Formats: sequence, C-alpha cells, structure tokens
Amino acid sequence: MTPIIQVALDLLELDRAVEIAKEAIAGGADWIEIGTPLIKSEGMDAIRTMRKAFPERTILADMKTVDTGALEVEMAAKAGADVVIVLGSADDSTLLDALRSAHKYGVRLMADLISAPDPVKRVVELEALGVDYVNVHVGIDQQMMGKDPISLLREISHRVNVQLAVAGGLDANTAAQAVKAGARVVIVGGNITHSDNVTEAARKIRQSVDCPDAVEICSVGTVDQEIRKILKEVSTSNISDAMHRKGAMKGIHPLVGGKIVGTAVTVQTFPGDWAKPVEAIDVAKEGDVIVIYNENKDIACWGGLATWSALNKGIAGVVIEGAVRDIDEVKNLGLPIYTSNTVPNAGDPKGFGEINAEITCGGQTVKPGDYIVGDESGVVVIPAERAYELARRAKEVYKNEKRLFDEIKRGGTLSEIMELKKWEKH
Ligand SMILES: O=C(CO)[C@H](O)[C@H](O)COP(=O)(O)O
Repeated sequence: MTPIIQVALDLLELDRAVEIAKEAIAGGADWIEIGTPLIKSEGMDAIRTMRKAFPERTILADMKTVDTGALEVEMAAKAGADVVIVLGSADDSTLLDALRSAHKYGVRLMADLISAPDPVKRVVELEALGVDYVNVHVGIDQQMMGKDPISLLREISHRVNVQLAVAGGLDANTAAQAVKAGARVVIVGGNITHSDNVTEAARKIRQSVDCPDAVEICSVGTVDQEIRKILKEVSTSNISDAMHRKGAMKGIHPLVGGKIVGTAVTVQTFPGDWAKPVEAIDVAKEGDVIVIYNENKDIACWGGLATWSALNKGIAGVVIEGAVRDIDEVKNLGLPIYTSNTVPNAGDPKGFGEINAEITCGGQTVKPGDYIVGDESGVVVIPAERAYELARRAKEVYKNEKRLFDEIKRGGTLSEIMELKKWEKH
C-alpha cells in the first residue's frame, strides 16, 4: 500500500495555509491537516475554507481533543473534516463518546499519542477501543529537546494492527525510516510548510516515502557537531528570537567581521593587563571563542601579535568588552573580532585575573563552554545546557523566515502576510 503523506498546516493565517496546501499537493502531499494553531486562530472556519478549497481531498482536523469528545468531533465533522484527531491520553469515556459521534457523522478518528505516559501500553488500549488510526507523535517542543518518534514507532508497530500515523519533525530521511518502520500515514509539518519551496520539499518527501530503500540514512554526528552545524546556518537574530530576546551582548560590535560559532573560553582581566587574554590562547582548543572582560576601554588587552597566535591555534574568534589595538594589522589577518572599543595603547602583562571563570561580557553572563555566535548584527551567548534546544528553535525561526521572504518576494508585504493588525494587542 502506498504510504499517505499528510501535510500539517500549523500556521495562524488561513490564506497562507490554503496557498501552502496547494503547493504541497502539487509536490505530492495527499491529505491536508488543519493544525491545532490554525484551528485556534480561525476556529471551524478553517475547516470550512479548506473543504471548499479542496473538495476532493481528505481533510483532518487536529482538534487535540481531551474532553467533550462527541461535541468536538461533531463540530469538526459538520465543518467538513474527514478525520478528527483526539488525544490518545484522553480518558476512555472521552474517546468512546468521540467514537460514537464519529460513527454518527461518518468521520474517522485518529488518536494522537503525544505525551501519553505509557504509549506502548496505550496504543494497545486505543486499538481495542476501536480508533481508526493511532498517531505516534513527538510534539514540536519535545523535538527541540532531541526526541524523535522513529524508535517509538519501531517499538509499537509489531504490537498492533491498527493503522499507524507518525509525526514529529519528519524530513525526507526520517520519513523513509518511518515507512520502513511500519507507518501508513506520514505527517510532515515544518519541513514542508516552512520551506521556501513547498512543492519541492513535498516532492522530496514523496520520493522518500515511495522508495524508502533508496534513501541514504545519514548519521547526525555528536550533539556538539549538530549544534555547531545548526548555529552556522542560523543568524544571531534568529537565535535572539528563539531566546525570547535574551542572550544578546550590548555594546559589542564587529571589528573584523565574519561569522563566529564556537564554545567560550572565558577571561576576566584587569585594566590593560594582557597576560590572561594571551595565555587563554594556549588554553583554548581549535574552534573555541575567547571571550574577554577587561574593565577598561582605554587600554588595549588584545592586538596584532595575540591575533596571529590565535590564528595559529585555530581559534574561531574573539569577543572583548574592552579595547583592541593594531587595527590595520588585525583587519588584514581576518580573525573575526568583536569588541567595544579600539585604542592605540596597551598595558602590561601583570597576570591578574582568571581564565575559565564565569564572567559578564556585554552585559551577559558567559560560562566556559557556552556557545558564542557572532555575525554582523552582534554577538549572542547560548547557555551550554540549553544549546541543543535553542539551536533547534533558532532553526525553526530561520525556516519560518525563509518562507516569509519567499512570500514577500512574490509581492506581498510583511504586515499583509502576517495579518499584523489582527494580532495587535487589544
Ligand atoms: O501536531 C503537531 C504539533 O503538535 C504538528 O502538526 C506535527 O508535529 C507535525 O509537524 P512537524 O513535522 O513540524 O513536527
């Protein structure tokens, strides 16, 4: 049986959703899912509009119902849904009444395993209750913490006969794995809808689910490698958005531009004392970023010779709250340097201060090992303990903006496309 591709429209704006659905269908998507955010934004009209725009297509309403199952199924069915999604973790009484309503109105029921406490046990119970599909689902927030649905799908698929759907950040690679693991319905949201070429993105998923054996399974590498890979793709602005405007250094600007991505080696030093900054070069590993706090902006703690040494060591960049000198030479050397000031005079190597202690630089706390990203907009600090999650969230911001750029290029304006007026605070 050919697997079904379900495109999940987790947007807020209905017009955009209709357009994206058209493009996804052109690329090979089969079913259209009206995502929970769209239902919350537009109500049942989202279903009515999609039904009208796509009279022949299977339409799913991701109601994520947790109570009043019959009522919510009735609402979605009357608005034009073919399949209604309810939470698998809802009480059996809700699921049973949702099923009665589904039978009455001639729609199918998909139970979503998202956040179910014991999904392996629950899927057997859901099958016994009589749902039409079970969705093995890792939610968007859970994906940001590194979870994916494939291993759970493998664990579940040989235990039940109910038709399985799968969702959770699937791309062409994981969609192929999902089909091989027994998924009948492959649900893809962001990797289609946030693409600047939705049709092409859907086509890639189509190819991989139709010929899963032809898809080369690429290994992701270590967590650190994955974090660095993502941070190289996204901008400091994307990261700042993902961090809810936290993390950006104040008063630190590119002196020698060029993107930096790396883990911090921190230096706390005293006015004009350049011993610890220079010694930090020996402590740092290739790909690290030296982050220096030097109280005084009028005596340089970094210059041309330090820059040469840092290049020899493979340092990714230097961030300094304080001053840099030898600017002509430093600019020729090309090592990215972000600083708050430039002056000609240096101090002395007295040796006060600390290497790899927690510091404040540009108003941000920086711990050794935190991820530092710099580009033409400035520098952001990502706490090491949240680096994977924030990198993933920044990537989502990046993908979403790519799609918005594409829509603006077609002739819209940002406020029209995002329906800004509607979303102003009242
Ligand atoms: O229901 C959802 C989130 O709760 C999404 O629609 C589902 O996870 C598919 O989107 P993505 O592929 O971006 O994970």
